[in-house]
Amino acid sequence: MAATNQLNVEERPSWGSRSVECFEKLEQIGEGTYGQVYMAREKRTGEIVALKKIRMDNEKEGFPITAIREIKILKKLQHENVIQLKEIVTSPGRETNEQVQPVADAENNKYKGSIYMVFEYMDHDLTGLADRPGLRFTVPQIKCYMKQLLTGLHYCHVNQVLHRDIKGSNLLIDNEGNLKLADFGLARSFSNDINANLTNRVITLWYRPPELLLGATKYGPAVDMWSVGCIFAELLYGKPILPGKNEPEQLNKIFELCGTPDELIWPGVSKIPWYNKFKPTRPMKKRIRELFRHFDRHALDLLEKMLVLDPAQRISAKDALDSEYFWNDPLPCDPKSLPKYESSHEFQTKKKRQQQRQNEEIAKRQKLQHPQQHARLPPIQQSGQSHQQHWNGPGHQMNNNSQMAMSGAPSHHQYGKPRGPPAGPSRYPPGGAGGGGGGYYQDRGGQSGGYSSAPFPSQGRGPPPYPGNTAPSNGPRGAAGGYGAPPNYSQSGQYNGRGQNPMGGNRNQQYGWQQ
Ligand SMILES: Nc1ncnc2c1ncn2[C@@H]1O[C@H](COP(=O)(O)OP(=O)(O)OP(=O)(O)O)[C@@H](O)[C@H]1O
Repeated sequence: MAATNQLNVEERPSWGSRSVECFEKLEQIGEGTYGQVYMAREKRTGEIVALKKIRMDNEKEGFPITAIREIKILKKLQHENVIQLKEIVTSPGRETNEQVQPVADAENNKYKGSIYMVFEYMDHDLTGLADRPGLRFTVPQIKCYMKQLLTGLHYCHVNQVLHRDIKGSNLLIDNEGNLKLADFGLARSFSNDINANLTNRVITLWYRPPELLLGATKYGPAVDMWSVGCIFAELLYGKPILPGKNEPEQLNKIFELCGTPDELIWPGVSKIPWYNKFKPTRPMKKRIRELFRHFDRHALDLLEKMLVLDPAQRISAKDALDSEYFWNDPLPCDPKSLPKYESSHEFQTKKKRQQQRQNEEIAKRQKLQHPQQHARLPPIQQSGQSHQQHWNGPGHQMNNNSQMAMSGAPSHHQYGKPRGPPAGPSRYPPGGAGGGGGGYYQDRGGQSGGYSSAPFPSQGRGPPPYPGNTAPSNGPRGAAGGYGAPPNYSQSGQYNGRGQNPMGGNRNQQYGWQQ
């Protein structure tokens, strides 16, 4: 490891030379498996940044390899849809304004200070934003986020980087409507070395593709595209579509939605290491169209191409950007036209929910202890509660009532939270980008996505990827080797698009980057 105040990151001499004391920590905004994230102010310039502390307490081998990999990859990637790593700063020792875990044995880890990555600050992550009571994404808004997600991911893939942890809390959004890919802690470069093996213990369970669940160790950009498909469906549907509790259940949920694989639809599947172990006992047919029949036709077409079992046939980010979905009315809105919200990160919304649950528990206990007193009080209406039913992943088919409940979800007004200014440019039909309200409507004119207060009952977003919420949802970080590009992925440089884009200019201008 480099000396304390000289992290060995070339090119920018200032990197690693400044102290964290140059920043004033304002509040904690994230608690990841690998460290805390703070909102902070640069004392000299007043600039607001995010400080991600690199956890050293479990490290016996010095500076964590995962952090080195994350820094290396982030330094290589410069794109408007990829989070910008600005600097690395250090702290000489134990800090007083935070709870610091005991540092590792001095024998094993001589460096007792902390190291922080300094990022541009983003107001929200997608999970935190979507969890806001009463918030409902419009179709132009969903298209706008999806387009940015795919543009950032296409850039990563062209630069031979697999993200390997695409999920809502790793998609950061600022109040200018910009979406950026973040958390490259599991990312890695891939090469064309088809003999190299990669770990399959990556990607948060709900967003993990079938090939990894079946034990594949040779894979490529298609793994990220599966996760994008899950996010896309989640945006339209209003909650995670494949919330498995463990690997076998996750695979089963996938098969119930996408059908069971065989050599016919997925050539080579029977050779994947754990295929025989997890082989479905009965054949199931693909039900994406049936279960999501109320999605827009082009949305459904695109979703089906993302949630393809065989990674070799799964759509690439580039082709997804070319799909009819992004080129038909309603068009993706301009990010700048999106509403501005008070900052919301998953960590904060979780904390608020926890607090709310604790308060409810206390109130319940008090009620039990003093039944007389409470019996005299008028009944309390619980705000923000929903009794609507929703499709609970494959196997729990949405019934007519729940469809009604979705499209007739209570409007945001019931929750007393203003939605901010209209969300799209004026060229969209009335009731659309301007905030049509309601769930996802059955006709194509329906302008709202699935996120509303309704699909998120007050108890939260369902069970964590692993029971008990203690196990990390990712596998161990780090694996050796490279990757041979799969047949569905073109590495032919930047996305060239197909001529004029609907927002004016050609697509090169719109996506604005060079390889
Ligand atoms: N640049 C940023 N601006 C604002 N918030 C951020 C930023 N980076 C991270 N966060 C917040 O901190 C959270 C955790 O960050 P990150 O995912 O990078 O950490 P992690 O330790 O790798 O987490 P995980 O265990 O989820 O993989 C994010 O979900 C986000 O809410």
